[in-house]
This record gives sequence, structure tokens and C-alpha cells, in this order.
Amino acid sequence: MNEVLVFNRVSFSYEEDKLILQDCSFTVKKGEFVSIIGPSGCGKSTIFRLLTGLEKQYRGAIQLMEKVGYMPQRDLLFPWRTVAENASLALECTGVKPKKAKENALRYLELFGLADYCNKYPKNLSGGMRQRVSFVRTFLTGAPVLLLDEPFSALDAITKIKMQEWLYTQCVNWKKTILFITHDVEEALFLSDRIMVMTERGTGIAHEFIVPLPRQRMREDLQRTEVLRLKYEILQMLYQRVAL
Ligand SMILES: Nc1ncnc2c1ncn2[C@@H]1O[C@H](COP(=O)(O)OP(=O)(O)OP(=O)(O)O)[C@@H](O)[C@H]1O
Repeated sequence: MNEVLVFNRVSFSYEEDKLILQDCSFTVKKGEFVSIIGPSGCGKSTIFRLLTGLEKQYRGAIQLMEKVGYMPQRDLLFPWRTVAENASLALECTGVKPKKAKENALRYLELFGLADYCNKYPKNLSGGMRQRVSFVRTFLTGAPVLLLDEPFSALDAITKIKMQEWLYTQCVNWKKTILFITHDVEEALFLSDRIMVMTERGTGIAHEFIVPLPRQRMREDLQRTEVLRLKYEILQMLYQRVAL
């Protein structure tokens, strides 16, 4: 598999004397679903800020072989635009005329199971729906690599499970490369081919694990002994680092 994203010994700090990443290295290959998991403040979102060029003053090398689309933690939908108008925004930003962009967005909203909501406003949608619209908007950037920053963290437990299954199906269908930030070990195990663990600020990726499941998987697979073993190994790693 080809590498589409390379972080090579990247060091970064927002302020002097407070290193966020030191010699952080990892790669993501085409078509992979990779999760980054780690305690609050360890620098996960900073990796996305570096990848999207929001932060530029770093040491080391960052290589992006393909265009990336970024979905932030909060959905950031515009309340005055309908679902279709929100979804078409990415296309409009690339210079596509609003009418054409909306037609295109409508086609994808249908494919993503949102056909009945095209003319509704964000305030009329549930949290899960809003995240789906936000995902479609990111998807419509046309980027082959998607950076998803804790997209489901604000959802209730059941909606979260449904959204994970929805995202899983979309990933299988559309064959995107995904880098996904989460705090939820089970979510990472269900969705990922590989999990990268950050244990504290200033270190970068401390451990990497291949998820011992085939790409075609079901939620019940999370109960397999080898998956449970990995879950507890990761939890223990994180637990030791979190001070209350
Ligand atoms: N613009 C900024 N200026 C100064 N410090 C910042 C800035 N953004 C983040 N930080 C600090 O950098 C560290 C890493 O932040 P980052 O958002 O990458 O963490 P995170 O692992 O994504 O956390 P969380 O899981 O809570 O979202 C934190 O200590 C944070 O306070």
C-alpha cells in the first residue's frame, strides 16, 4: 500500500518551553482507517492543525501525497443555511456555482440517507443528523483523505453506536483514507485497521497496534478474546497517565 501521509520526527510547540510534540513520527497508507487515541491535551488535534497547515512553525517533515478534508469536533453548520446549502458549501468554496453545488450535494445527501432533510435547517436536526451533514460536507471536498476529530464525542451512547456503524458502512463503500481522533477505545477498535496511542503531551505516538479484525467486521467481533485483550492493554496504558 502507498503512503499518503507522513509525519517524520515532527516537533512543535505553541509557546516556548511547552513542547506539544517531540520527534513525532507516523505514516498512514492509502485506504487505511487509523485512529489516534490519547488523554486530553496530549496533542491529538494539534496533529490535525499541522496537517491542515493551520500551524506552520514546526521542525521535522510533514508530507501529504493527497488532498485532505477536515471535519472538526463541533459540526459548525451555518444555522441560516439549509442542510443542502450547508452540504454544498465545500463545493461553492472551490468555485462551483451555488445552484450546481446544491444539485450535487442533493445527490450525495440522498446516498448518505439524508434525502428527507435537505430543506431543513440545522436546528431541526438531531445531533447525529448534524454530524452526518457535517461529514457529507467534508466528503464533498472531494479529498481522498479525511481527518475526523472526535466527530461523535458529543452524542448520546445509542446515537454514537449508530453513527459508528453508519461511518463504517460509508468507509467500506467509498474507500477513503481516514485519520480519526477519539477518546473511546471501543470506537477505535470497531472502526480502525490500526490504532496509534499517545500517552502524554510532548512525546507523540507512543504505541501502535494493528486491530486483529478483518475489514468486514461486526460489532459482536469486539467480544473476541484478542480484541478484548487489546482493549484492556490500551485502557491500562491510558489509565496510568490520567490524573484526576
Ligand atoms: N492555540 C493554542 N495556543 C496555545 N496552546 C494551545 C493552543 N491550542 C492547544 N494548545 C495546548 O496544546 C496542548 C495540546 O492541545 P490539543 O488540542 O492538541 O490536545 P488534544 O489531545 O486534542 O486534547 P482534547 O482531547 O482535549 O481535544 C494542550 O495543552 C492545549 O492547551
